[in-house]
Amino acid sequence: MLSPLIVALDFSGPEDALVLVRKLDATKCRVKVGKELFTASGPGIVEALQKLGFEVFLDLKFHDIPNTTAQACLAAARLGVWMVNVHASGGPLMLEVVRAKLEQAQHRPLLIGVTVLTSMDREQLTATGVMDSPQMQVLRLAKLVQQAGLDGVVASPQELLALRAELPKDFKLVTPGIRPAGAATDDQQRISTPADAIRRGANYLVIGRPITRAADPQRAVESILAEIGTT
Ligand SMILES: O=C(O)c1cc(=O)[nH]c(=O)n1[C@@H]1O[C@H](COP(=O)(O)O)[C@@H](O)[C@H]1O
Repeated sequence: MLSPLIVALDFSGPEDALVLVRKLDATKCRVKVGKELFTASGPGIVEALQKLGFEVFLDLKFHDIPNTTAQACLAAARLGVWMVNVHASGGPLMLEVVRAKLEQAQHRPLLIGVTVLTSMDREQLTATGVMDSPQMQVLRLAKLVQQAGLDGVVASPQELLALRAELPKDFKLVTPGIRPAGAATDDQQRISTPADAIRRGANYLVIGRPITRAADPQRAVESILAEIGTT
């Protein structure tokens, strides 16, 4: 599948998520199951989506001591998900232990590190004790992720150019905070249009509300794919 689109299924339960995905073409996008939907629905939602032909990014952003995080990722691998993620700020040891644990999995999902959330601006980051700019912190965390042997990072569109310049070509860049021109920004701070994110080197675009709240979600997918030159 060539589509870089991952539709974020941020719903309060499985019914609404399944109503939405039945409007989508599984050959044109993947789907992301995050904390709200997974907590409300359990692993059954992953299986239901897979049965409908969708590859699933299980976005639970694990962040715990190394063993607990690694076992959680292994449990995700057993669900057959395509991608799973952990917070890079869990530290180098956690990242290495998780990567090594997933090597034992029969089916190994792509393993991605979350850097600085796209809802964080400089002020929010400073309040957590990180005095560097979001971009410097993203780069620092991305290097830790790469050195630990993970497949890529989640980062905002605004850090893509710097990441592409400093990390190997095959390192995957997964980018939320995407808003087609004129769309509401909602709670996102560091955003760009789909075309800009691809131009700056993103491999995958995570897009939620601009698709899930569209009157015609499949049409929204098609129009984003047309904008980035993938049909
Ligand atoms: O890991 C993510 O997917 C993620 C990381 C991040 O830094 N920012 C971010 O918005 N996300 C997710 O990307 C999706 C964005 O949704 P929309 O803002 O509705 O497009 C949500 O499901 C977020 O949980």
